[in-house]
Parts: sequence; C-alpha cells; structure tokens
Amino acid sequence: MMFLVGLTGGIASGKSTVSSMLRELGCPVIDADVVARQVVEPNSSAYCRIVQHFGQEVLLENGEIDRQKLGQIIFTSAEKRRLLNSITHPEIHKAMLKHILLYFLRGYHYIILDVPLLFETRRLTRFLNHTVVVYCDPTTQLSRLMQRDSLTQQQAEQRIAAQMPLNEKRGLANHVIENSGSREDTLRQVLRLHSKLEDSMEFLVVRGLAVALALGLGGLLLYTVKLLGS
Ligand SMILES: CC(C)(COP(=O)(O)OP(=O)(O)OC[C@H]1O[C@@H](n2cnc3c(N)ncnc32)[C@H](O)[C@@H]1O)[C@@H](O)C(=O)NCCC(=O)NCCS
Ligand SMILES: Nc1ncnc2c1ncn2[C@@H]1O[C@H](COP(=O)(O)OP(=O)(O)OP(=O)(O)O)[C@@H](O)[C@H]1O
Repeated sequence: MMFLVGLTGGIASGKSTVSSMLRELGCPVIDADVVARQVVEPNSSAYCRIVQHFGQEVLLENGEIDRQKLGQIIFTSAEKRRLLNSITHPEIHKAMLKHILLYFLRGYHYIILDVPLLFETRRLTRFLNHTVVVYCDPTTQLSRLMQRDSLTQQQAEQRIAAQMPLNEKRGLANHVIENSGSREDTLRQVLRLHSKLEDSMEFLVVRGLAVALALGLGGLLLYTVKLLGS
C-alpha cells in the first residue's frame, strides 16, 4: 500500500524550500531537477542525443553539459525547449519510477514527487493521490528568481513564461501552500500538510487491515460452511 504526492509550483516559487522542510520531517522526496541532472551525465543516451541535436557548443571543457548555455537556448525558443523536453522527459520519468520502486521496497507508505512541470507534461498526474502547489505572488516570484539566479528582469520573465501560469496551477491542485510570506508562515502550512498526509496514510493502513480481515473472515466462513456440508 502506497500513495504518491505530486509537489509542484512555478520556477522559484519555493518547491525546494517546501520539499526540504518535508524531508526534515522524515518524508521521502524525489526531486525531478536532481534526476534531470543525473540522466544527462556524460555518455548517457540523453546526453548523446543532446550533443547530436544541440552540438558540441553546449558542452563545457570537461565534457559535461553547459547548463547555463543550454538554458539560454531553451528558455528563448519554444521549439528548442520542446526538443530538449522530448529527449529528457522520458528518461526522467523512467528514472523517477525506479526511485519510487526503491522507496516502496524500503517500506515507505507515501512518496513526494517534486516535479516543476507536473501539470505541463501531465504524464505523472494520473498516478497521484494528492497534488500540492507551492504558490507565491508574481512580483515575489520574479524578484526571488532574479536574485537567486542572478538574472535580468527580461531573462527571469522569459523563464516564468516558459511554464504554465502559476495561478492556473493553483486551480489544479488539491492543496496550496502560500509562500509569498516568511519561511515561518510556510513552515506552519507544511506542518499542517504533513499531518494531513500522515492521516491519509493511517486511513490507508486501517482500510487495508479491514479488507484483509474481511477476506480472512470470509475465507473462514466458507471453510466452515464447506466442513458442515460434508
Ligand atoms: C535547461 C537546463 C539545462 C537548465 O539547467 P539549470 O541548472 O540552469 O536549471 P535547473 O535544472 O536547476 O532548473 C531550474 C528550473 O527551471 C525550470 N525548468 C527547467 N527545465 C524546464 C523546461 N524544459 N521548461 C520549463 N521550465 C523548465 C524548472 O522550474 C526548474 O525547477 C535544465 O533545466 C534542463 O535540462 N531542463 C530540461 C529537463 C527538465 O524539463 N527539467 C525539469 C524537471 S522535469
Ligand atoms: N518564504 C520565503 N522567504 C524568503 N525567501 C524565500 C522563501 N521561499 C523561498 N525563498 C527563496 O526564493 C528562492 C526560490 O526558492 P526555491 O529554490 O525553493 O524555489 P523552487 O520552486 O524550488 O525553484 P526552481 O523551480 O527553480 O527549482 C530561493 O533563493 C529561496 O531561498
């Protein structure tokens, strides 16, 4: 018995901030950005296809992908972005599935998937039991993004425009964490979310036990009826 929770938001809306709070509370989190870095390591099949389509000029001297350069290309061209997505996304989803399986085998009852493009690709949404959007207002998002990644306003706006509007994502989620305020405000909401998830898990375990008990009793009843009849 296991359930999956999708955590998403906009670029720099605070997903990593929220997922590290959940990790500290003991939740297993799979971060799609980290997986995305692993699947393009030199000589992987995604890496070879990136070099084939984008050329040697997107490589650093040590042979690794020059993420800054590739970012400049894909955030200014929707066509190039689609091309990169078509190379990386199937690999990212396959690798995430492997991580999910490993957590399941280790006995975790729920897993958090931190996926920035959850609602854009929609591939994973049908497997999710809960979706959480980390929201912050557009002005805060822009200024946090510019500051964190040392981007000009235009570059930051381009990156925000490469994703579904955050307002729209908010409307698609089961839970919303409002991260425009202080980290303490956000932590309070994360603690509430965490206890909801724990309750859902307990409900799932109790329901599973009830089903097992009902099946056991049913079997016993059938056996008794059969014994009496013979
Ligand atoms: C373009 C790349 C090289 C930029 O690398 P960089 O280290 O500068 O950024 P990082 O990977 O940490 O991503 C930062 C944020 O950018 C946004 N972002 C990344 N890729 C995309 C994309 N294809 N479309 C829209 N937004 C994106 C996400 O909000 C992400 O959290 C890199 O993001 C990448 O390989 N993207 C394609 C894979 C992908 O879609 N990753 C998102 C996880 S599913
Ligand atoms: N409540 C907050 N108060 C102040 N700063 C914050 C808050 N939440 C996040 N930040 C800062 O805003 C920036 C973006 O946050 P974070 O990296 O968590 O976003 P993200 O959604 O994971 O971004 P990305 O989509 O690029 O991976 C970071 O520099 C972070 O330290």
